[in-house]
Amino acid sequence: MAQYTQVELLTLSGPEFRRVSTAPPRLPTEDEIPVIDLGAIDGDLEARKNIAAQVKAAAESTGFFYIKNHGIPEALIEKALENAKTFFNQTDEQKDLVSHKRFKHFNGYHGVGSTQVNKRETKDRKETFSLRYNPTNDPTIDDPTPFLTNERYTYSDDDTLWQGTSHITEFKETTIKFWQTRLTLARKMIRIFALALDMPENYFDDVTTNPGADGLYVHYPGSAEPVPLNAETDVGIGSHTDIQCVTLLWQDMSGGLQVLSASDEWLDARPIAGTLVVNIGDFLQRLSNNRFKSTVHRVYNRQTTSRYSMPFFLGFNPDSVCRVVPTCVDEEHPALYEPVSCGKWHRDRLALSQGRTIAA
Ligand SMILES: O=C(O)CCC(=O)C(=O)O
Ligand SMILES: [Fe+2]
Repeated sequence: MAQYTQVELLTLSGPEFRRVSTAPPRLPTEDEIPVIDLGAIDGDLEARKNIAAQVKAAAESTGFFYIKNHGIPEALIEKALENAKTFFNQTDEQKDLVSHKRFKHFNGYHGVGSTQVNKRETKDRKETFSLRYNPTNDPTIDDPTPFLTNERYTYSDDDTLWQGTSHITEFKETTIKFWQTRLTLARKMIRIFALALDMPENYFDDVTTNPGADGLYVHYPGSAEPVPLNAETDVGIGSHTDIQCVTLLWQDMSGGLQVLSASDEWLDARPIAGTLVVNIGDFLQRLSNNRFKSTVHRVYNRQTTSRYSMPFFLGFNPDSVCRVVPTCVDEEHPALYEPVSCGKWHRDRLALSQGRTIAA
Protein backbone atom coordinates (compact mmCIF):
# COMPACT_ATOMS: atom_id res chain seq x y z
CA MET A 1 0.00 0.00 0.00
CA ALA A 2 1.32 3.39 -0.96
CA GLN A 3 1.81 5.75 1.94
CA TYR A 4 1.49 9.48 1.69
CA THR A 5 2.52 12.53 3.57
CA GLN A 6 2.00 16.22 2.83
CA VAL A 7 4.31 18.92 1.64
CA GLU A 8 3.57 22.48 2.67
CA LEU A 9 4.22 25.24 0.14
CA LEU A 10 4.39 28.99 0.50
CA THR A 11 1.89 30.96 -1.54
CA LEU A 12 0.83 34.59 -1.36
CA SER A 13 -2.63 33.49 -0.26
CA GLY A 14 -1.32 31.37 2.61
CA PRO A 15 0.13 27.87 2.93
CA GLU A 16 -0.90 25.22 0.43
CA PHE A 17 -0.60 21.47 0.93
CA ARG A 18 0.16 18.77 -1.65
CA ARG A 19 -0.03 15.04 -1.13
CA VAL A 20 3.24 13.14 -1.69
CA SER A 21 4.12 9.47 -1.57
CA THR A 22 6.74 8.43 0.98
CA ALA A 23 8.24 5.92 -1.50
CA PRO A 24 11.77 6.64 -2.76
CA PRO A 25 11.96 8.41 -6.12
CA ARG A 26 11.49 6.26 -9.21
CA LEU A 27 12.51 6.81 -12.80
CA PRO A 28 9.87 8.63 -14.86
CA THR A 29 8.21 7.01 -17.86
CA GLU A 30 8.93 8.62 -21.23
CA ASP A 31 5.59 10.44 -21.10
CA GLU A 32 6.02 11.69 -17.56
CA ILE A 33 9.11 13.76 -18.35
CA PRO A 34 9.45 13.61 -22.14
CA VAL A 35 12.47 14.70 -24.17
CA ILE A 36 11.30 17.29 -26.70
CA ASP A 37 13.45 18.04 -29.74
CA LEU A 38 13.72 21.77 -30.48
CA GLY A 39 15.73 21.22 -33.67
CA ALA A 40 12.98 22.78 -35.83
CA ILE A 41 12.13 25.71 -33.54
CA ASP A 42 13.49 28.31 -35.99
CA GLY A 43 11.72 26.68 -38.94
CA ASP A 44 8.16 27.30 -40.08
CA LEU A 45 5.08 27.80 -37.93
CA GLU A 46 3.90 24.22 -38.51
CA ALA A 47 7.13 22.93 -36.98
CA ARG A 48 6.65 25.13 -33.93
CA LYS A 49 3.03 24.02 -33.60
CA ASN A 50 4.28 20.46 -33.54
CA ILE A 51 6.70 21.31 -30.71
CA ALA A 52 3.89 23.20 -28.95
CA ALA A 53 1.64 20.13 -29.03
CA GLN A 54 4.32 18.12 -27.22
CA VAL A 55 4.93 20.95 -24.75
CA LYS A 56 1.19 21.23 -24.09
CA ALA A 57 0.93 17.53 -23.23
CA ALA A 58 3.89 17.80 -20.84
CA ALA A 59 2.64 21.08 -19.34
CA GLU A 60 -0.76 19.58 -18.57
CA SER A 61 0.64 16.44 -16.91
CA THR A 62 3.92 16.61 -14.97
CA GLY A 63 4.83 20.18 -15.91
CA PHE A 64 8.46 19.13 -16.54
CA PHE A 65 10.22 18.11 -19.74
CA TYR A 66 13.71 17.95 -21.22
CA ILE A 67 14.73 19.84 -24.35
CA LYS A 68 17.43 18.73 -26.77
CA ASN A 69 18.89 20.57 -29.77
CA HIS A 70 18.19 23.73 -27.78
CA GLY A 71 20.90 25.70 -29.58
CA ILE A 72 23.03 26.72 -26.58
CA PRO A 73 26.61 25.75 -27.49
CA GLU A 74 28.09 23.06 -25.23
CA ALA A 75 31.38 24.99 -25.20
CA LEU A 76 29.63 28.01 -23.68
CA ILE A 77 27.95 25.83 -21.05
CA GLU A 78 31.34 24.30 -20.19
CA LYS A 79 32.91 27.74 -19.86
CA ALA A 80 30.11 28.96 -17.61
CA LEU A 81 30.46 25.85 -15.47
CA GLU A 82 34.21 26.41 -15.12
CA ASN A 83 33.52 29.99 -14.03
CA ALA A 84 30.94 28.78 -11.51
CA LYS A 85 33.38 26.25 -10.05
CA THR A 86 36.17 28.84 -9.82
CA PHE A 87 33.81 31.28 -8.14
CA PHE A 88 32.54 28.82 -5.52
CA ASN A 89 36.08 27.52 -4.85
CA GLN A 90 37.07 30.88 -3.39
CA THR A 91 37.29 31.86 0.27
CA ASP A 92 34.20 33.27 1.99
CA GLU A 93 35.85 36.71 2.04
CA GLN A 94 36.28 36.63 -1.73
CA LYS A 95 32.72 35.45 -2.32
CA ASP A 96 31.41 38.13 0.02
CA LEU A 97 32.83 40.79 -2.30
CA VAL A 98 29.60 40.16 -4.23
CA SER A 99 27.38 39.28 -1.25
CA HIS A 100 23.66 39.72 -1.94
CA LYS A 101 23.70 42.16 0.98
CA ARG A 102 25.48 44.65 -1.27
CA PHE A 103 22.53 44.69 -3.70
CA LYS A 104 18.89 45.62 -3.48
CA HIS A 105 17.53 42.96 -5.79
CA PHE A 106 18.72 39.49 -4.84
CA ASN A 107 21.77 39.61 -7.16
CA GLY A 108 25.10 38.23 -6.07
CA TYR A 109 26.20 35.58 -3.64
CA HIS A 110 24.10 33.66 -1.12
CA GLY A 111 26.10 31.34 1.14
CA VAL A 112 25.36 27.76 2.16
CA GLY A 113 22.37 27.56 4.51
CA SER A 114 21.37 31.20 4.00
CA THR A 115 18.06 30.24 2.40
CA GLN A 116 15.30 27.83 3.39
CA VAL A 117 12.81 27.59 0.58
CA ASN A 118 10.58 25.15 2.49
CA LYS A 119 9.98 26.16 6.09
CA ARG A 120 8.98 22.60 7.09
CA GLU A 121 12.21 21.13 5.78
CA THR A 122 15.83 22.03 6.56
CA LYS A 123 17.91 24.94 5.40
CA ASP A 124 19.07 24.65 1.80
CA ARG A 125 22.58 23.19 1.63
CA LYS A 126 23.61 25.16 -1.44
CA GLU A 127 25.38 28.37 -2.39
CA THR A 128 24.36 30.53 -5.33
CA PHE A 129 25.50 33.35 -7.56
CA SER A 130 22.65 35.27 -9.24
CA LEU A 131 22.56 37.67 -12.17
CA ARG A 132 19.23 39.43 -12.59
CA TYR A 133 17.77 41.16 -15.64
CA ASN A 134 19.58 44.28 -16.72
CA PRO A 135 18.58 46.01 -20.00
CA THR A 136 22.26 46.74 -20.63
CA ASN A 137 22.79 43.01 -21.23
CA ASP A 138 19.64 42.39 -23.30
CA PRO A 139 20.63 41.68 -26.93
CA THR A 140 17.27 43.04 -28.18
CA ILE A 141 17.76 46.46 -26.54
CA ASP A 142 20.02 48.85 -28.48
CA ASP A 143 19.86 51.72 -26.04
CA PRO A 144 19.16 50.82 -22.39
CA THR A 145 19.14 54.47 -21.23
CA PRO A 146 15.33 54.92 -21.28
CA PHE A 147 15.02 51.88 -18.99
CA LEU A 148 17.85 52.90 -16.68
CA THR A 149 16.52 56.44 -16.25
CA ASN A 150 12.85 55.50 -15.86
CA GLU A 151 11.99 55.54 -12.19
CA ARG A 152 9.37 52.85 -12.68
CA TYR A 153 12.27 50.42 -12.97
CA THR A 154 14.85 49.75 -10.29
CA TYR A 155 17.59 47.83 -12.01
CA SER A 156 20.61 46.96 -9.91
CA ASP A 157 23.94 48.47 -10.69
CA ASP A 158 25.96 45.41 -11.65
CA ASP A 159 29.35 47.18 -11.38
CA THR A 160 29.97 45.78 -7.90
CA LEU A 161 29.15 42.30 -9.21
CA TRP A 162 31.76 42.54 -11.96
CA GLN A 163 34.40 44.32 -9.87
CA GLY A 164 34.15 41.65 -7.18
CA THR A 165 34.69 38.87 -9.73
CA SER A 166 37.14 40.64 -12.07
CA HIS A 167 40.04 38.39 -10.96
CA ILE A 168 38.27 35.32 -12.48
CA THR A 169 39.21 34.96 -16.14
CA GLU A 170 36.37 36.00 -18.46
CA PHE A 171 33.81 35.67 -15.66
CA LYS A 172 31.78 38.73 -16.65
CA GLU A 173 31.96 38.02 -20.38
CA THR A 174 30.96 34.35 -20.06
CA THR A 175 28.28 34.93 -17.43
CA ILE A 176 26.60 37.62 -19.53
CA LYS A 177 26.90 35.64 -22.79
CA PHE A 178 25.40 32.53 -21.17
CA TRP A 179 22.59 34.64 -19.67
CA GLN A 180 21.92 36.21 -23.10
CA THR A 181 21.69 32.90 -24.95
CA ARG A 182 19.28 31.57 -22.35
CA LEU A 183 17.18 34.75 -22.53
CA THR A 184 16.91 34.26 -26.29
CA LEU A 185 15.96 30.60 -25.84
CA ALA A 186 13.47 31.43 -23.07
CA ARG A 187 11.78 33.98 -25.35
CA LYS A 188 11.46 31.28 -28.02
CA MET A 189 10.00 28.92 -25.43
CA ILE A 190 7.44 31.47 -24.28
CA ARG A 191 6.29 31.69 -27.93
CA ILE A 192 5.92 27.92 -27.91
CA PHE A 193 3.88 28.22 -24.70
CA ALA A 194 1.64 30.82 -26.38
CA LEU A 195 0.96 28.30 -29.17
CA ALA A 196 0.42 25.57 -26.58
CA LEU A 197 -2.28 27.79 -25.07
CA ASP A 198 -3.93 28.09 -28.53
CA MET A 199 -2.94 31.74 -28.84
CA PRO A 200 -0.92 33.44 -31.62
CA GLU A 201 2.79 32.85 -31.04
CA ASN A 202 3.45 36.55 -30.45
CA TYR A 203 0.84 36.72 -27.66
CA PHE A 204 3.43 37.23 -24.88
CA ASP A 205 5.93 39.27 -26.95
CA ASP A 206 4.81 42.63 -25.50
CA VAL A 207 5.28 41.42 -21.92
CA THR A 208 8.74 39.94 -22.48
CA THR A 209 10.55 43.00 -23.87
CA ASN A 210 12.27 43.69 -20.49
CA PRO A 211 11.24 40.65 -18.47
CA GLY A 212 12.24 39.24 -15.13
CA ALA A 213 15.17 37.01 -16.14
CA ASP A 214 17.50 35.56 -13.54
CA GLY A 215 20.55 33.42 -14.34
CA LEU A 216 22.03 31.46 -11.45
CA TYR A 217 25.08 29.34 -10.70
CA VAL A 218 24.33 26.84 -7.94
CA HIS A 219 26.72 24.64 -5.96
CA TYR A 220 25.48 21.84 -3.72
CA PRO A 221 28.52 20.78 -1.65
CA GLY A 222 29.10 17.07 -1.17
CA SER A 223 28.76 15.41 2.24
CA ALA A 224 31.81 14.31 4.20
CA GLU A 225 30.56 10.72 3.85
CA PRO A 226 27.99 9.21 1.47
CA VAL A 227 24.51 9.56 2.98
CA PRO A 228 21.96 6.75 2.59
CA LEU A 229 18.91 7.77 0.58
CA ASN A 230 16.50 7.51 3.51
CA ALA A 231 18.73 9.35 6.01
CA GLU A 232 17.73 12.63 7.62
CA THR A 233 19.97 15.21 6.05
CA ASP A 234 19.76 18.78 4.90
CA VAL A 235 18.00 19.19 1.60
CA GLY A 236 19.99 20.77 -1.26
CA ILE A 237 16.93 22.87 -2.04
CA GLY A 238 13.67 22.09 -0.26
CA SER A 239 10.37 21.18 -1.90
CA HIS A 240 9.07 24.20 -3.81
CA THR A 241 7.49 25.44 -6.98
CA ASP A 242 9.22 28.03 -9.17
CA ILE A 243 7.84 31.54 -9.04
CA GLN A 244 7.90 32.94 -12.52
CA CYS A 245 6.83 31.59 -15.94
CA VAL A 246 9.41 29.24 -17.35
CA THR A 247 12.60 27.74 -15.90
CA LEU A 248 15.45 26.42 -18.06
CA LEU A 249 17.80 24.28 -16.00
CA TRP A 250 21.22 22.92 -16.84
CA GLN A 251 22.30 20.25 -14.34
CA ASP A 252 25.57 18.32 -14.17
CA MET A 253 25.63 14.52 -14.23
CA SER A 254 25.40 14.12 -10.42
CA GLY A 255 21.64 13.58 -10.23
CA GLY A 256 19.52 14.56 -7.24
CA LEU A 257 16.68 16.56 -8.82
CA GLN A 258 13.30 15.11 -7.85
CA VAL A 259 9.96 16.08 -9.36
CA LEU A 260 6.47 15.34 -8.04
CA SER A 261 4.48 13.28 -10.54
CA ALA A 262 0.80 13.72 -11.43
CA SER A 263 0.22 10.66 -9.22
CA ASP A 264 2.00 12.32 -6.25
CA GLU A 265 5.18 10.24 -6.40
CA TRP A 266 8.73 11.56 -6.49
CA LEU A 267 10.37 11.10 -9.88
CA ASP A 268 14.11 11.06 -10.40
CA ALA A 269 14.63 13.79 -13.02
CA ARG A 270 17.97 12.28 -13.89
CA PRO A 271 20.45 14.22 -15.97
CA ILE A 272 20.42 13.51 -19.70
CA ALA A 273 23.55 14.75 -21.47
CA GLY A 274 22.91 17.48 -24.03
CA THR A 275 19.52 18.46 -22.59
CA LEU A 276 18.12 21.19 -20.40
CA VAL A 277 15.20 20.63 -18.04
CA VAL A 278 12.22 22.95 -18.56
CA ASN A 279 9.48 23.52 -16.04
CA ILE A 280 6.55 25.83 -15.50
CA GLY A 281 6.38 28.36 -12.67
CA ASP A 282 3.46 29.62 -10.60
CA PHE A 283 2.90 32.70 -12.74
CA LEU A 284 2.32 30.72 -15.92
CA GLN A 285 0.10 28.27 -14.05
CA ARG A 286 -1.94 31.27 -12.92
CA LEU A 287 -2.20 32.74 -16.44
CA SER A 288 -3.25 29.34 -17.77
CA ASN A 289 -6.06 29.11 -15.18
CA ASN A 290 -4.25 26.09 -13.67
CA ARG A 291 -4.21 24.23 -17.00
CA PHE A 292 -0.40 24.16 -17.01
CA LYS A 293 1.19 22.73 -13.89
CA SER A 294 3.73 24.46 -11.69
CA THR A 295 5.19 21.32 -10.21
CA VAL A 296 6.80 20.71 -6.83
CA HIS A 297 10.46 19.73 -7.01
CA ARG A 298 13.51 19.51 -4.73
CA VAL A 299 17.19 18.57 -4.85
CA TYR A 300 19.22 16.30 -2.60
CA ASN A 301 22.96 15.94 -2.91
CA ARG A 302 23.87 12.94 -0.81
CA GLN A 303 27.15 12.18 -2.51
CA THR A 304 30.64 13.13 -1.37
CA THR A 305 31.14 15.15 -4.53
CA SER A 306 29.79 18.58 -5.45
CA ARG A 307 26.72 19.00 -7.63
CA TYR A 308 26.48 22.06 -9.89
CA SER A 309 23.44 23.40 -11.67
CA MET A 310 22.67 26.55 -13.66
CA PRO A 311 18.99 27.54 -13.70
CA PHE A 312 17.47 30.44 -15.62
CA PHE A 313 14.09 31.87 -14.66
CA LEU A 314 11.98 33.88 -17.12
CA GLY A 315 9.10 36.07 -15.97
CA PHE A 316 7.31 38.96 -17.65
CA ASN A 317 7.99 42.71 -17.72
CA PRO A 318 7.83 44.07 -14.17
CA ASP A 319 5.35 46.82 -15.12
CA SER A 320 2.97 44.63 -17.09
CA VAL A 321 -0.33 43.50 -15.65
CA CYS A 322 -1.29 40.01 -16.74
CA ARG A 323 -4.64 38.30 -16.75
CA VAL A 324 -5.73 34.72 -17.37
CA VAL A 325 -5.28 33.83 -21.06
CA PRO A 326 -8.70 34.03 -22.83
CA THR A 327 -8.48 30.51 -24.29
CA CYS A 328 -8.27 29.12 -20.75
CA VAL A 329 -11.61 30.59 -19.71
CA ASP A 330 -15.12 29.41 -20.62
CA GLU A 331 -18.43 28.91 -18.86
CA GLU A 332 -17.24 25.76 -17.15
CA HIS A 333 -13.84 27.24 -16.31
CA PRO A 334 -14.27 30.81 -15.06
CA ALA A 335 -11.07 32.78 -14.41
CA LEU A 336 -9.69 31.69 -11.05
CA TYR A 337 -7.41 34.71 -10.73
CA GLU A 338 -7.55 38.50 -10.94
CA PRO A 339 -5.11 40.40 -13.20
CA VAL A 340 -1.87 41.07 -11.34
CA SER A 341 1.33 43.10 -11.78
CA CYS A 342 4.12 40.72 -12.74
CA GLY A 343 6.79 42.74 -10.94
CA LYS A 344 4.88 42.98 -7.70
CA TRP A 345 4.03 39.31 -7.83
CA HIS A 346 7.69 38.39 -8.30
CA ARG A 347 8.96 40.74 -5.58
CA ASP A 348 6.39 39.54 -3.06
CA ARG A 349 7.06 35.86 -3.77
CA LEU A 350 10.83 36.34 -3.52
CA ALA A 351 10.38 38.21 -0.24
CA LEU A 352 8.11 35.44 1.07
CA SER A 353 10.64 32.76 0.18
CA GLN A 354 13.35 34.78 1.95
CA GLY A 355 11.17 35.18 5.03
CA ARG A 356 10.73 38.94 4.60
CA THR A 357 7.55 40.92 5.13
CA ILE A 358 5.65 41.99 2.05
CA ALA A 359 5.15 45.63 1.18
CA ALA A 360 1.60 46.68 0.31
O1 LIG B 1 19.56 22.75 -8.97
C1 LIG B 1 18.57 22.24 -9.51
O2 LIG B 1 18.65 21.21 -10.16
C2 LIG B 1 17.22 22.87 -9.34
C3 LIG B 1 17.24 24.20 -8.63
C4 LIG B 1 15.87 24.74 -8.42
O3 LIG B 1 14.90 24.06 -8.39
C5 LIG B 1 15.71 26.20 -8.24
O4 LIG B 1 16.73 26.92 -8.09
O5 LIG B 1 14.55 26.66 -8.25
FE1 LIG C 1 13.12 25.26 -8.64
